[in-house]
Amino acid sequence: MKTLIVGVGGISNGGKSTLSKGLHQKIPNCCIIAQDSYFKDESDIPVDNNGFKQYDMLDALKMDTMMRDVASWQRDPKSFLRQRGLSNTLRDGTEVFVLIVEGFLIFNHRPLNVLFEKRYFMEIPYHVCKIRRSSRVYSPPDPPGYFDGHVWPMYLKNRQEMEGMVSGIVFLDGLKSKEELLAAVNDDIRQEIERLREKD
Ligand SMILES: Nc1ncnc2c1ncn2[C@@H]1O[C@H](COP(=O)(O)OP(=O)(O)OP(=O)(O)O)[C@@H](O)[C@H]1O
Ligand SMILES: NC(=O)c1ccc[n+]([C@@H]2O[C@H](CO)[C@@H](O)[C@H]2O)c1
Repeated sequence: MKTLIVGVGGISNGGKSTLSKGLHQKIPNCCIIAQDSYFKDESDIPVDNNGFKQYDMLDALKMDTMMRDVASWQRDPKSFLRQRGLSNTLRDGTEVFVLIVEGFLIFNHRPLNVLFEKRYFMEIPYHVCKIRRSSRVYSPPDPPGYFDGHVWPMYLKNRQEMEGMVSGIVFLDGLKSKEELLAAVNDDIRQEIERLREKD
């Protein structure tokens, strides 16, 4: 059985979930693991001097649990899909099983980063990010000043750390239309799937 693990990383509100869901619809034998599902409980998130909860760092995430889920997919992708109610996406034949790992800090966690055969990183400028984020409601909701006081400075810090440790990232312009982004990444992944299929 052949497998392919793709990372869709990037800035908050860059369009990672939108792109990942679009890919999931187009690619057979595919499923998504989203990093946002692994945040620790609010009571376990430290607070800084300004009262801001420190959500935008790896320590806020249950990365061991996330890694266990990825390992479970690696052991048996077919039953992983079945367990998630995705049997309808299974296709017979010499298929390649594809895992999309989506999240804002997926490349900063070394044990996860080494698993990716393809890495995409969605970028949008500061102002666009601030506007898109202001229309979202997280749980807990962003308090006033959170974007400038926590989210953006942590993005810059995490991104710098990532660039120092990871190579081979394909940067995507999140200002492009959803359709254009999906078409480009889908083509790229299809080529990778074909390459894997032809390999024996
Ligand atoms: N290419 C695009 N052009 C314009 N708006 C977009 C595009 N992609 C996504 N959006 C919009 O931006 C917002 C954030 O998108 P999405 O939830 O996919 O981002 P995300 O990177 O997964 O965010 P987060 O990690 O913060 O949850 C949504 O309102 C979505 O509709
Ligand atoms: N999902 C959550 O529990 C949660 C809670 C508070 C804030 N966030 C934000 O999610 C973004 C990543 O997608 C980060 O920028 C967090 O601030 C998530």
